[in-house]
Amino acid sequence: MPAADNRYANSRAAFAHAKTLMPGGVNSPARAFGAVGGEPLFIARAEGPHLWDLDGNRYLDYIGSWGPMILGHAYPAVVEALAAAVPLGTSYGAPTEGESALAQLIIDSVPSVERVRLVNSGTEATMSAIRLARGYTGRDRVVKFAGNYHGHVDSLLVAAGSAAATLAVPNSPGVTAGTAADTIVLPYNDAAALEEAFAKQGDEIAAVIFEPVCGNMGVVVPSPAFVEALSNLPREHGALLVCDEVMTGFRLSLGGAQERLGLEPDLTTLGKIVGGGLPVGAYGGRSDVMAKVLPEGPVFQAGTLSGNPLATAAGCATLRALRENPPYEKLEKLGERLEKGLAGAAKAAGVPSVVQRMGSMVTLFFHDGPVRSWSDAAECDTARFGRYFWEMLDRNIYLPCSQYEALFISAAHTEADIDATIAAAKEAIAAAA
Ligand SMILES: Cc1ncc(COP(=O)(O)O)c(C=O)c1O
Ligand SMILES: NCC(=O)CCC(=O)O
Repeated sequence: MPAADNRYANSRAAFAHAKTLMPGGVNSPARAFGAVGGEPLFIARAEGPHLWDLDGNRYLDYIGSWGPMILGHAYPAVVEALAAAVPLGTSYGAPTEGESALAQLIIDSVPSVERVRLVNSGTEATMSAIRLARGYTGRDRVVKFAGNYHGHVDSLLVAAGSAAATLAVPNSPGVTAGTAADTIVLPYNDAAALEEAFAKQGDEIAAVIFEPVCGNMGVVVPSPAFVEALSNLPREHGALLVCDEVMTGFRLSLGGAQERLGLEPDLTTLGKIVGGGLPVGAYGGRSDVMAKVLPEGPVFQAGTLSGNPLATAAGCATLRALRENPPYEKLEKLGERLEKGLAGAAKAAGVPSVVQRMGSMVTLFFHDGPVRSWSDAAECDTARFGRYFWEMLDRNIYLPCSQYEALFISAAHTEADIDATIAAAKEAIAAAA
């Protein structure tokens, strides 16, 4: 629970006001701190790896707006690109060269993406990709994996990870039984289960959608056998492989997780980093599949603000910076340092735990042994995580407010920041034990 002093007083007052105006006082449940038993901080500003709350406390930020801020906050080239774009008007509802520039940067970076459509969020990207896969194949069913989160698309809000799992609504009211019936839920990392599903219903399956490295039940890395099954089975049965890289795209490498794992999906969904902190999502892939999207093909998908000029300016500035000066080696080193430090801190405290990581995505699970799927993740000591979270916050380290999320390191973090985080974790894990 939060410290009893006045440290968070202004955030508390702002939250009390916000609750009278918005459900739960927030515009997304993930940020409400409900999973760690407390109230959220209200943020006043951010720069580099730091956030400042309404009470003037400064934090080392490991949420990074839930993924987008890989370059750190208020990155100068992004701020400059936005400042240059604003006076030209904020939206036209007509094509711009900025959209082509962002599409080109995505296509040049992600080898499996031949053509792309820009939307406004990760949710829109996955929703549209699923509709396209159904339209392309003429089939209805979609395979997803328990604990994977693909945004709040009705048909994918079944056994969902992230806030849906944490806040105990993996299957939300409002998703009709009919919609859910077309979703086949399988355990992550279970190649045999995927094989069995295709053996039974292979000719009804339009698509398999998956997180190539899962972040939404905490970081869970796919086994080689699972990657192989994903590569082969959908193709053998005429289904499309939809790689949801909303979180991993441009984070694990320029080509995303698919580049690191050697996957060649038919469709890829992107979000978060591609908007540089503004609302952008994207879906793209094989040219013949993308040709089915309206107005070239018959599958409907639209958006008043899609390809918005401010969003494409921030997205282009971010992707250009990543391509010109790739931070991935640095992020790998910082990630490894944090992984070792957190594991050492938990071991010293004698707490059952495991640290799982790929690149700059890291999770300390309070779980005895590896976490490979949702059934492992569900065994975590989430009460201990809540205590650890507040102990870290009181030490000015801002972690994702749930056991079932990845923390993100940015290129603005330094070795000294990582070491300070490890020092805080040593105390926090002991205090939370
Ligand atoms: C893998 C994945 N897919 C889709 C989404 C949905 O994206 P958005 O929140 O932008 O709608 C998220 C995150 O929220 C995500 O992590
Ligand atoms: N990993 C889960 C998210 O990124 C969701 C963020 C949100 O909906 O606020």
